[in-house]
Amino acid sequence: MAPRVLISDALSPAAVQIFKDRGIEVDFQPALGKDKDKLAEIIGNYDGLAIRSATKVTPKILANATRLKVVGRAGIGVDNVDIPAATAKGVIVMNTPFGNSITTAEHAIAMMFALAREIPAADASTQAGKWEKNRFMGVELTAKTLGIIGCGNIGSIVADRAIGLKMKVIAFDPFLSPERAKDIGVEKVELDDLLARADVITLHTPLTDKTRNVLSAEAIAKTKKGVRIVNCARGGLVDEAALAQALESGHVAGAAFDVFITEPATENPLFGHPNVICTPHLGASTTEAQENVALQVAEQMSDYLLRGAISNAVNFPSITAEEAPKLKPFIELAEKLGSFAGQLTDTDIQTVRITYDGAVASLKIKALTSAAVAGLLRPALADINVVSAPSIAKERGIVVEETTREIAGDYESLITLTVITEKMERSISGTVFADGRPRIVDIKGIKVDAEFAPSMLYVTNEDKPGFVGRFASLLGDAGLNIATFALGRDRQGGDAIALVEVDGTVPGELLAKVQQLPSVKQAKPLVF
Ligand SMILES: NC(=O)C1=CN([C@@H]2O[C@H](COP(=O)(O)OP(=O)(O)OC[C@H]3O[C@@H](n4cnc5c(N)ncnc54)[C@H](O)[C@@H]3O)[C@@H](O)[C@H]2O)C=CC1
Ligand SMILES: O=C(O)CCC(=O)C(=O)O
Repeated sequence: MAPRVLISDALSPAAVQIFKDRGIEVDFQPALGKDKDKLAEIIGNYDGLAIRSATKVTPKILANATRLKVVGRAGIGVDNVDIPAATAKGVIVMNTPFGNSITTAEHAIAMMFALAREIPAADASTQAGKWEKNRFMGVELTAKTLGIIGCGNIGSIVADRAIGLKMKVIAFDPFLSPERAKDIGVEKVELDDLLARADVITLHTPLTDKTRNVLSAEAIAKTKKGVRIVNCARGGLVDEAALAQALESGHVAGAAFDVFITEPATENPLFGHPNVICTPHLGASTTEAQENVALQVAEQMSDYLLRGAISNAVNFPSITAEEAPKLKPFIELAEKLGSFAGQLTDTDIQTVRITYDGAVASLKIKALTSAAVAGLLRPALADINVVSAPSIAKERGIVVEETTREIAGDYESLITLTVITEKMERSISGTVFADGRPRIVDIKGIKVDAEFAPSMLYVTNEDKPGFVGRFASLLGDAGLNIATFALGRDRQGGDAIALVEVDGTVPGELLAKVQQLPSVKQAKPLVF
């Protein structure tokens, strides 16, 4: 069945065509994002949801999203998506980090010019027939200092344009390296220094716990008198009420805002002030940017739904379309090794250690580890998947350790999963043969050679004569056919393992009889 995607915001129709061309069924309902009840009602019919900023992907929406695999944000900020809830549900969330950056940077520059020359007010006055030539006295930007808070993609484009305007650019961004600052021609400064020196301040950070109110009342008080403030990033970075007061007192000369604490903003402390310019979150609204992000999100979502390739996911490592087929058999192996260990583990898992030897060590092991952890925890949590597994393991206090060794041993690639609980430590290793099928090659240090079959019986016993005959007779008497039989032992007369593929489920009475056989230590049915 073809995957189905819902577009619930006003994306460029270019996205619809991409989905169709890729063989994906698509419903384009650009106003649906505003109707959360209707969205909750129908979301269960879709594998993918493509959005801009109007749709809010809340835990309630996700609870109904029974087949949803991916949310694609045609844009940068994903603050309208509950990422932890999506991750817990195993839904990939991807954005398009560059498609609208130039456009948004241009909007910030436009806002800066509009403030410097009071263009909106001058326009309104002129068109009202007033010709108030003496009322509008602007300021020149050349040689002025622009303070950029957040110098990432958009911030550095703003810096580039401002340098072109002959402004002096200073930036506060704890993650901006001195080398990068030098490369892009900005002076890296501390926040207080920026506040004290900037003639214009522009914000370009995401909204996080650290950036919320970065321009608080206290910070605004430290700014230069006559400063102008531009916010084309996110509402909440600036304390709007404090800014309104600073405008009122004349300390701040002007503010240009594209984003607001509450959106859609129908009322706001900044509205109505003569030196304030507002736009309704138009930063990304150009034909070019909207085409870019729509095409990119549709391609990315299609790649994931059709080929398992992941790019620009905010809650999972990237996997290219070339990597996806190489990873696939190892994802299956990792998940099955995890499942094997999970089905044998009854007590609380403290640590999972996963070792990647040989060629597999150079693949995207984060994805493999997530698959192993998903398999391990699935016996306890049916809904877990590779996306949700790391966060669920973390929530449960399970330590996940990874080791890679690129030098191959007996096998070209080997994955070893070790589970440590309060009572025991158990390892199991597997590989993928040339046929692409995962194999178990070692259990607790005992060599075996078995495929993962839908129904298996795992027995550990003392290596004593007569066990195999008695065991096989019990299965035969119960009418359970043995499909394959793998045996292994650590030494003659030591610990032995039997891993048996059977045709059908293992009945409880049979299991009890196997458990009672002399020399049997443990017998457990396994399903894959
Ligand atoms: N108005 C609009 O329509 C649009 C708004 N945006 C907003 O712009 C924001 C920035 O976008 P990009 O530049 O693409 O993101 P980015 O991730 O490339 O850059 C963000 C920068 O903020 C910095 N940063 C993080 N925490 C900080 C802190 N506590 N103090 C100072 N700097 C900090 C980061 O180090 C990074 O360099 C987005 O998060 C989004 O919210 C993006 C597109 C359109
Ligand atoms: O889609 C839009 O218009 C908003 C863009 C935006 O805020 C973003 O990409 O973060």
